[in-house]
Amino acid sequence: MHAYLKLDHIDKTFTRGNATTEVLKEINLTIEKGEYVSIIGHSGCGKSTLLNIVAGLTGATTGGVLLENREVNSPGPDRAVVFQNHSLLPWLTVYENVKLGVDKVFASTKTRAERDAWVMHNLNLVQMAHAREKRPSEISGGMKQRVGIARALAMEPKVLLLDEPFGALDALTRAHLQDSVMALHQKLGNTILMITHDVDEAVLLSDRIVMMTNGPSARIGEVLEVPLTRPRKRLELATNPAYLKCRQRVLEFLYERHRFVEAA
Ligand SMILES: Nc1ncnc2c1ncn2[C@@H]1O[C@H](COP(=O)(O)OP(=O)(O)OP(=O)(O)O)[C@@H](O)[C@H]1O
Repeated sequence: MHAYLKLDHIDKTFTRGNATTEVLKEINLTIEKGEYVSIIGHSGCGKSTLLNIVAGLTGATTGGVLLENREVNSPGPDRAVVFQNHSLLPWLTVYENVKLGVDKVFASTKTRAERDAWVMHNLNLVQMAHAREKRPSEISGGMKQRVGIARALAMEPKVLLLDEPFGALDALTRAHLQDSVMALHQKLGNTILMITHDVDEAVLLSDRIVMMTNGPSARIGEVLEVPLTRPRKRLELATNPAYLKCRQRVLEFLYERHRFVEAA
């Protein structure tokens, strides 16, 4: 397989005083260009830590991350992150929030007019152009996440990192936003690494689901291919045997691991 993004023998240990906790152990994962990969696992197993290592926000204790064969050591616009709780600047408008990233990345390659058009193009992609003059406090949670996604996409990242991007939303808004992200992935062909707790979300959106064992020393327990063609329609999938089989497999994995920990 062509390794676009490679997580190579990653271990992560946190030390506080005399106490050391090994959070991640021997994480190996290869992601192809254009793939949508989800990471699922119980709370506290180290999913966010792993995403932060890929983002360059935290260093691995051993091993590392390669993007197009180059080692990742710090945050960069080639790996844009969308967090669960939007991280828009409250004093800037929707337009200005997206513009900030665009100005940084394209300062020398796009003219002012091109940058303006690019901001609007990305706001249009997430259907938020109408709210360009609004501030974050004036729009809903789902809208804020849309703007966060526009801001990330506008940087033209090689990899889009989604840390439970729909986690704080109500079920309907969540479904709408999942559909939007699926449509964007279809249209733009982004490489996406997403953390989720939600089994249905993982199956609906992903090409592969990475299932993590419980921490400490969490590992990749299993990787499941989702053999569903795209575009995917949530209503049709509800009765699709391949969908139900994947869902069952992930539930079994999480349930068995969960029981294992309780018994230990
Ligand atoms: N900076 C840190 N210092 C010490 N321990 C940390 C630090 N960051 C995370 N941890 C520990 O690492 C473990 C994994 O945390 P992490 O947030 O990555 O898990 P998670 O799977 O994303 O959890 P959740 O699903 O609840 O968000 C936890 O036990 C946490 O307490």
